[in-house]
Amino acid sequence: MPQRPIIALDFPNKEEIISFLNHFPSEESLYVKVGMELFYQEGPEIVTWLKSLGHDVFLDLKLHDIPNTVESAMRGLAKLGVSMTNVHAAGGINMMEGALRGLKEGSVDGNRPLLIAVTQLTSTSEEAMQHEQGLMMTLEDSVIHYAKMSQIAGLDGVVCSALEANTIKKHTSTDFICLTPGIRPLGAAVGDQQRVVTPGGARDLSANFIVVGRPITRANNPYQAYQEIKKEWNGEV
Ligand SMILES: O=C(O)c1cc(=O)[nH]c(=O)n1[C@@H]1O[C@H](COP(=O)(O)O)[C@@H](O)[C@H]1O
Repeated sequence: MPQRPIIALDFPNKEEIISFLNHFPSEESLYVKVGMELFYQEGPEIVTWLKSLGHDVFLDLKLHDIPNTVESAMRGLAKLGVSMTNVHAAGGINMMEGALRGLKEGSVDGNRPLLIAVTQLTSTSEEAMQHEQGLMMTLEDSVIHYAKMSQIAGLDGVVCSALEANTIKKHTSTDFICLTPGIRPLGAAVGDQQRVVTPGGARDLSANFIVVGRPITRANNPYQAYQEIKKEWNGEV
């Protein structure tokens, strides 16, 4: 079964999602990401609706708050039946453990979503991390540190750049999930991303999932862009 790139549905409303999805054959089941832009405008119903169309959903709300608040929020979000969701590892081990507890308690059929933690955002460079977060270490060391914390908290994996996936697996375990945004086919506009990798590069670097937004959503032919990225990700070109 070929692996599906996760499409970041970074649109402001349902109407724009409908016209975007019209580019795809209706019978094709996609793995989509609902992030802050869409969720804050359309609410939880957008997730239920996407699932009713046969799509899998990664709910990317990057929770980061005190443990009790995150646990309670996750208990509610678990009811949406998404495949995967996330928190910021910077929230700490207690917060991540709370998130996991909330998800387990809230899941309707005992089938909880995968839970992963953002290490350093792919839009962060080492220089910005050092100056703005005051962390006097390499970006890779910070990412490894957050990955180990996430593993201690019992999470399924992390969000990172594919550049760090191999090292993370060495320091955690080979089955620890590395979900990697910041994916750019050769020649694509990089935009605000810093640590970018091609779909084929992510595969070679042992990423488990790739998340792709603008290279698909802003393409003249989104379905063609999706298929090309999917082929490269699956090593078919
Ligand atoms: O958690 C995420 O999904 C995420 C983490 C991260 O470190 N970097 C990152 O880009 N993302 C998300 O991945 C998507 C990337 O979109 P594009 O840059 O348009 O491909 C966006 O929806 C981001 O919110």
